[in-house]
Amino acid sequence: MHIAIVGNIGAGKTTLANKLAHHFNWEVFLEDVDHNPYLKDFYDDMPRWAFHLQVYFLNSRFKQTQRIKELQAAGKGVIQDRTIYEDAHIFAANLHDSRLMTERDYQNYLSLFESMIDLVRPPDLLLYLRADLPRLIHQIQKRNRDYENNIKIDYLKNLNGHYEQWIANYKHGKLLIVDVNHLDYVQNPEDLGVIIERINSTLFGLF
Ligand SMILES: Nc1ncnc2c1ncn2[C@@H]1O[C@H](COP(=O)(O)OP(=O)(O)O)[C@@H](O)[C@H]1O
Ligand SMILES: Nc1ncnc2c1ncn2[C@H]1C[C@H](O)[C@@H](COP(=O)(O)O)O1
Repeated sequence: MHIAIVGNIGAGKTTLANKLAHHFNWEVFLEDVDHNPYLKDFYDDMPRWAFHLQVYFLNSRFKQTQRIKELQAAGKGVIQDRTIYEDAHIFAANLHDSRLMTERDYQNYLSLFESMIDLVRPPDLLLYLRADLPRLIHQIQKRNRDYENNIKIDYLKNLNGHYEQWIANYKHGKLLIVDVNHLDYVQNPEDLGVIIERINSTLFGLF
């Protein structure tokens, strides 16, 4: 079984991924942002580093998908924090639409993505954490990574727009949308319970 948690920056993916991995006793795959060699430079100068960062994320996410396949073959359950689909359909697309990535770089990136994507197995369940801008901003501030302190509201807004469009057209498998605006699964175990119930119901038909 493979559940992928998707959503905008600060929506609560990592927090939920850890909690679900603990609950189901499955492996968790997180994003390794601390060792990303481009992320800080990217936030300082997006046009300069957009392509480099996207290639880096694409490669690291692809390697992750191959490790997930191996674990699944060994009968293990997996919770994944963010997917390769978001790199292309959300982040790279947004950089291109916002003219922060050139047409030439975007087409080059897309061609690489398309060569890889046939080798990627979609998750059994895609769990989208929908959060509005005030909630995202509050949670990004709460996490307090220095390079994210200057993220523009418009950047988050455009990403949310891409998420909504992508989710509306998602056809790779089961989809669960969780509105996290009024859920606090950090403090309230009942809120986590609500999400687990919805996962069980969507995946296994249990109530
Ligand atoms: N549902 C929630 N309720 C309250 N705080 C949350 C919730 N989800 C995440 N947080 C807090 O918001 C911050 C960002 O969450 P994180 O899981 O790192 O988001 P993401 O991985 O989506 O970027 C963290 O400090 C986390 O404790
Ligand atoms: N593909 C990506 N392009 C640009 N930025 C990205 C991409 N994937 C992740 N990020 C950024 C967004 C955040 O600053 C960090 C970690 O993501 P998070 O949503 O907090 O887990 O990396």
